[in-house]
Amino acid sequence: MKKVYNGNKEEVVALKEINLEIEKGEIYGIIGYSGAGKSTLIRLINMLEEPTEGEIWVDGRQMNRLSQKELRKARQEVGMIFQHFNLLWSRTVFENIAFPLEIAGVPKEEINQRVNELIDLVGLTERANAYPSELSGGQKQRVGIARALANRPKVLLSDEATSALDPKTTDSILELLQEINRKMGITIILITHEMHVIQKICHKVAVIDQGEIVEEGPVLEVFTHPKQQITKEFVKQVTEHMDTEETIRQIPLEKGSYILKCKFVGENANQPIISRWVKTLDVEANILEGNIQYVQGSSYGSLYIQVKTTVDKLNESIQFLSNCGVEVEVVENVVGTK
Ligand SMILES: Nc1ncnc2c1ncn2[C@@H]1O[C@H](COP(=O)(O)OP(=O)(O)OP(=O)(O)O)[C@@H](O)[C@H]1O
Repeated sequence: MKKVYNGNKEEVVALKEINLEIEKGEIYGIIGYSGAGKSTLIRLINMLEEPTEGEIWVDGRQMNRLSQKELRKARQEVGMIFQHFNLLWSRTVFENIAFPLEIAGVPKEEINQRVNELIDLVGLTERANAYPSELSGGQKQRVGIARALANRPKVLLSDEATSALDPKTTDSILELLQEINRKMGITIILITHEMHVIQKICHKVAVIDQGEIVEEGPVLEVFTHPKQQITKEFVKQVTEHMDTEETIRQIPLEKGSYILKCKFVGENANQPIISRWVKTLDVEANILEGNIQYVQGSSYGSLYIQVKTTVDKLNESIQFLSNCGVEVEVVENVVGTK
């Protein structure tokens, strides 16, 4: 599909040729920088924006072919949460969550029961009668989530829902979304500019740049083998401090010393490969920096190791480590050898 806005002076092509398929039950993340087209894309899914060309299908229904009445019904199956929560300030927590049910004409008794269930689900049992102004950011987003789930949607859209929250609160909201996905099987589509969000809960990720999806795949695959430059930049947000490699390149090395960058994925991140290598080839290794990350139940990490050895043994080492499934790279040293 395609989306062109008719701005004041000229047309803005917000989305060029987007072709995206999201499986039922997935948590699907779309990441991109500001202006890439993320909000436009997510707003097209529930028809808050209309596509200029193409089709949008949700649960077997072509959304951009529905009458107004059909669309109102279809929208109940697509809940949405927002960066700034969009709560009604004059209504309590309970009344905010009840609002979409009132609009849908649900009987009062049923509303009471459903709202209380949702309040418990999002952990706000004690705050049912509070007003939004009396809540923290995280609590406000919990209200937003409960309200989005009121009509038992099949899909939940999240528009930068954690971007206004501090890191700890972000994590608790992400954990809640994950729990909702697991318990209720709801498909979650989220947009973000933070790789941490993708890493923590998404099964799949698409990278959007200037109105195009430039890379897509299972999160572990994209994290361990990013192809596009922009994807590499996003992955770096979480895998290493931007300046780690730069700093390591500056370390003055003695003659016969090398720095190896070793990348581990999955099983081999949990194996004592380095100690086996050191024992087997009798090399002296000095670990400079290392990190390990967990993505979708799998681990991966990188280690920077300094070794002092001969060229032959260096090659044997690279062979040994590669045979163990470790990707090895000799880090170029900018300072040179002493
Ligand atoms: N209503 C509109 N009218 C005209 N142009 C628009 C409109 N909404 C968005 N755009 C333009 O479309 C492009 C994509 O915007 P969009 O808001 O989808 O990006 P985004 O990735 O969500 O960015 P951000 O994170 O900053 O919100 C931008 O160039 C933006 O200026």
